[in-house]
Amino acid sequence: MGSLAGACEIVEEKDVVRLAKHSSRYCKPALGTSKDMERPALNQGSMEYDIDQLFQSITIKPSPRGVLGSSFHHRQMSSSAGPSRTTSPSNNAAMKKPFPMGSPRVGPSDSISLKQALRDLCISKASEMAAQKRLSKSAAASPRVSEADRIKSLYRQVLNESAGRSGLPMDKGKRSLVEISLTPVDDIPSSSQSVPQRFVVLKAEPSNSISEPSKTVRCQMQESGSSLSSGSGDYEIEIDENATSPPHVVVEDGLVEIDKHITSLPLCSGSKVDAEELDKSIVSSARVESDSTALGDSELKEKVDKATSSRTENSKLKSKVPRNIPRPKPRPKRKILLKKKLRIAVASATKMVEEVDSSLEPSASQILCQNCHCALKNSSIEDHPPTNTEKCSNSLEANQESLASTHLIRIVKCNKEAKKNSSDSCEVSESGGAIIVMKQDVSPDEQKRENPTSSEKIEFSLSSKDSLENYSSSTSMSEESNLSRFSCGNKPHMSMDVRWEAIKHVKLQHGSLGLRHFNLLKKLGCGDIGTVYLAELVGANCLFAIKVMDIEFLARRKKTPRAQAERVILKMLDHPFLPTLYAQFTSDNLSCLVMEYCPGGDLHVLRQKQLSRCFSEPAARFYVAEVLLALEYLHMLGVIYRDLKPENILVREDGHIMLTDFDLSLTCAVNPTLLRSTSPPGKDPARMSGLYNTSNCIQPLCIEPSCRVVSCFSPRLSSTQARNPKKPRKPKRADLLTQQFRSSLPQLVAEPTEARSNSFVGTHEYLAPEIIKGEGHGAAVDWWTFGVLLYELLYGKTPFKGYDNEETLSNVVFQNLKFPDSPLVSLQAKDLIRKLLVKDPESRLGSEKGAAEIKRHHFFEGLNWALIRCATPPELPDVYDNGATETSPQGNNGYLECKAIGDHLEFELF
Ligand SMILES: Nc1ncnc2c1ncn2[C@@H]1O[C@H](COP(=O)(O)OP(=O)(O)OP(=O)(O)O)[C@@H](O)[C@H]1O
Repeated sequence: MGSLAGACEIVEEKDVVRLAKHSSRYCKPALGTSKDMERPALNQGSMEYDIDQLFQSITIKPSPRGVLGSSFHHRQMSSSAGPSRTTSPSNNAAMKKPFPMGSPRVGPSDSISLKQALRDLCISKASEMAAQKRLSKSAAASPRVSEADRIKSLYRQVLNESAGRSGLPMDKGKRSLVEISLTPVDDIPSSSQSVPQRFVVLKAEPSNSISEPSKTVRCQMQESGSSLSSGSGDYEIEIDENATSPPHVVVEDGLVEIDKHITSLPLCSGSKVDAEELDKSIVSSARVESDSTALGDSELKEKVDKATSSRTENSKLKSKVPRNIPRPKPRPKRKILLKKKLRIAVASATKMVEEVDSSLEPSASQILCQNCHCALKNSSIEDHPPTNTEKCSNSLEANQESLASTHLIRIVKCNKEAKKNSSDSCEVSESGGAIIVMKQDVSPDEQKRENPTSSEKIEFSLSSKDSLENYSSSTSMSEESNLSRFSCGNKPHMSMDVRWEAIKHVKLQHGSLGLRHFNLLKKLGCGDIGTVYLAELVGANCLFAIKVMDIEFLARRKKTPRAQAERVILKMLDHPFLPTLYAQFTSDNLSCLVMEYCPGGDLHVLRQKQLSRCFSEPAARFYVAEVLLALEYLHMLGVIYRDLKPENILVREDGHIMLTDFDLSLTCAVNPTLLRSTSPPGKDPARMSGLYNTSNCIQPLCIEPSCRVVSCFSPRLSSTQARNPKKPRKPKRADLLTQQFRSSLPQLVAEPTEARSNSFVGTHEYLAPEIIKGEGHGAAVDWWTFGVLLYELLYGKTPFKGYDNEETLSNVVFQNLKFPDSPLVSLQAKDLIRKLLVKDPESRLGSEKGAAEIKRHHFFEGLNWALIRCATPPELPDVYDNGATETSPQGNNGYLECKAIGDHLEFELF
């Protein structure tokens, strides 16, 4: 019924049951077919008489909806009211329909049928009225208003009367099923399929029949905007209503939770107000429903009526108190996530308005696609449509933009179908100099599949943003503050990892986690401050790398601060190319860090395995690109790594890298700054000084308004170029324009470009000249080591290596950079190395604008940074062998011998 246009129903299931029970008090005996029998005399003044009169007076009115609507309602009414109300042959079929209450034939004098008919009629009329209102766009002008009011009041009378007669109070507990639909539910604006229909759904349902019914309120509303398609002035809050989704507004024991999935954000100047109003409106809707739990039926109806009338004329209201079926409560976790959505989205909306209003300069901005991690990136808000290119974006790019919260924060939800159908997946429109990101339509089935993931992804992006904001604004990093901010569980990108669950399970089971819960399978290596073991969590098929440090030993050797620094940094990290710290505990004077295990060895070992002991250029490019992203992330967190070398780059099971070993890292302040471009368009020094001046960091399709799956590595060199690498490619006009446009944008720098340290740390061959000279160093040392790394991966040796360490240091400071003749390395690679291995840190690539400068270098042309973690790595590590069968130093059981004396554990550490 509800699915048909104009069809509405009012059903009070409890009332129905109650009336059925007490039907003997109202029902006449079985009815004949004569007119008299059909219309028995009623006592004037009785309720039945009143109703009957009303009934008649209403039904003779022609329906304003025309023949179809009229006949439909007549049919509906007739089928409810019984054969006597129907004389037209066309209604015969309806007459034969069984009455839903189980009574095959119920005459018009029967109070039940009268009520039923009246209900149908009321709803029909009310529905018509609402439809009429919607059509005329003028509630006040509708001639049906008074009629509807009359119907409503009569209906209330009927309810009160029947309640009074039945002797049953109409308390809220009893009223369990009311469904009022004042508008058709399938009234979708024709203007745009993707724009959800505007209506408000209020649902009140008892959580169970015994306890105080909790109310579930769903709202879906959209403030009417005159220009939906343009997006200007529109504000849309959409709440999904598919059955599998949890309620969006939940009023439970006084707690009101609202899920408002804002799919498009207001960008005009009035939008802030709109956002707030809408927010209030939804909250008040929830309150209406919440309050109504304490009200009687009539009051509830009045509230609902009020809510209806207070909506915009395009709003629709549907109040349902479904049959007394307890519904499963929504999962609390999801509620929380959904609430997050609201908070952020509204905040974003507000922020955007404020910022766009005061928009000084357009800036590069980024949108994170929550489902497929597409990073939507636009560079010019005003002149260029927003674009998306970067799928599965690493959080860096997004975070970089998030840090620049003086600009835009945009969150868009795309589904994974973006891969297939990019144009439909994300709708991005533009208005008021900023970007509106609208959601795509996701079918309920897809939502079923996508929701958990998207929830997770939303949580990921938000958490990531929070973390970065915290760190970007803080300039000192005490361990306590870091510990409180970053718990091991707060690693959204790894939150689906089963290892978390396994660790959590052990902690729950045993109260704490210790070395006794692990089988140590193999010693992976020994460092300056500890030994790393491959370990298996007992009872779980999970492998970890556990770094075990002897606390006394560290104290004796004055290495405790290094261990602490590493622990603090590890706790902060949540990045695909950096280790995840699952747990940390102290077990019998041993400090243990439980980390992600990388079975692929390190890049040093991997390089040795290569023919000619060096990597091919594409392979080297892949590895250094991932390293660059990891370094960029670390810098944003205020961590200068300082110990980059192939030995510290581990290879994961999937062939991607993991930068490890942070005991030499320096934590420092980060003051994000927005650098305005000083160079004229097209004269960006980061690129113009190179051989080629085309943009290579972000492809032009970044500014295309759709989610698109692109290869992480588009061919950097054409076949002719590959044959003749010395011949530079002629830049295309589009490339030049993009590059000019980019260079005119202000640039956010969120890296510690000003930090200085005088420590002498690192590995000789990788030490930067400023460290050797003791002049004080900052983040630029990481770009020096990055250059040395690239050199070593390509040439199989480091550039300044001498016969001994002393000569090496001397070479670093004084020797000019030279490239061997073989292997053949591209000019782009050499150019990048040359710019990185500039002795003066101030002039070094990356020293001014951080990783972004390096990412733009032509060496990385065609590389989609956000997709790199989805790219196929140059090679996968050998089939996993956990080494448990190795002999030394394991015992017979394949595990390392750990002597357990009570709680005391003894095993070989160094
Ligand atoms: N998560 C891991 N997965 C696999 N192997 C690891 C992991 N972490 C460390 N290793 C290996 O363990 C060895 C010791 O690592 P660790 O980080 O303690 O010391 P290091 O890097 O050799 O030196 P130092 O700490 O003195 O700088 C390294 O050779 C490394 O390859």
